[in-house]
Amino acid sequence: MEDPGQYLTSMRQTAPLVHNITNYVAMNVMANVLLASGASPAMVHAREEAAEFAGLAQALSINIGTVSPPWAEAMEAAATVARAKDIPWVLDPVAVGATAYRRALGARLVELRPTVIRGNASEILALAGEAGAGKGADSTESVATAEGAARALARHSGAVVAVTGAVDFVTDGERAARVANGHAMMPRVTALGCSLTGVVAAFLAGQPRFEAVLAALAYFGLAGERAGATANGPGSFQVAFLDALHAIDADTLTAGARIETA
Ligand SMILES: Nc1ncnc2c1ncn2[C@@H]1O[C@H](COP(=O)(O)OP(=O)(O)O)[C@@H](O)[C@H]1O
Ligand SMILES: Cc1ncsc1CCOP(=O)(O)O
Ligand SMILES: [Mg+2]
Repeated sequence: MEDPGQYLTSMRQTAPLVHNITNYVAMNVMANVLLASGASPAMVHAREEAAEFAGLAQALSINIGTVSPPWAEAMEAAATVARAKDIPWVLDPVAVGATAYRRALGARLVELRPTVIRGNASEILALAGEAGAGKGADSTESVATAEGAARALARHSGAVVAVTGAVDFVTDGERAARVANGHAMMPRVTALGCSLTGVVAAFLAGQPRFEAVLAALAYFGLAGERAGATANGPGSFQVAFLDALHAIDADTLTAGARIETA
């Protein structure tokens, strides 16, 4: 892919308002990640206002990590507005294979046609209707195992599907690519997957989605590499990761992105 840095520049110029209906664990981490990246996050989940708020945002992310029925109502209403108004929205199906409640909600949200679905391998397998219970919010499968499921889910849903892990896989059902940026410390810190979903949403505002997803994944993974080079463990990694998201510019991203056609 040519010049992924331009997608970072464009995201920062827009500084999009990203509406997040996310989980209790991720709220603070994700808001800080979005601010460090150059976007404007808002965490708004009440069913009384989520749909109206979605209509004000440049992008929406929906994450089922700590979902309960009133939140699910808010998610479905917000996604419906986003779809009607052509506002890009990203689904993060946290632990979707774990329970019947999550599987049913995940299926309903897929029918609301997310622009992008971003999950780990177990989640993408489960959402595609294949095995993939996972281990709570963590994956028990490799990304490679979920590539076929990702392609099938992309074709069924119309979404670009991103499976993340040691090497990320992205497909729109026809095209596919891998992003090799990242660091082994990333799955040792909670809510980085959720935060990545928010960053993907930010990159989607006004940009072509397949390329925007690849640029967002490379940017996030590169920040992980830079943080991992100095961190002593998961605690200092979190701080260094926010600093790296802030420090990386377009040229650094274009030079450091490891994106290959699959
Ligand atoms: N083993 C790994 N090595 C390098 N990067 C990783 C590894 N595991 C996950 N990542 C990166 O961590 C980020 C979050 O992905 P992931 O851990 O799959 O999400 P989740 O937290 O939702 O399970 C992505 O940028 C991904 O590329
Ligand atoms: C631990 C946990 N439990 C419910 S949501 C959540 C956060 C999951 O975050 P991520 O998928 O980004 O690691
Ligand atoms: Mg996750």
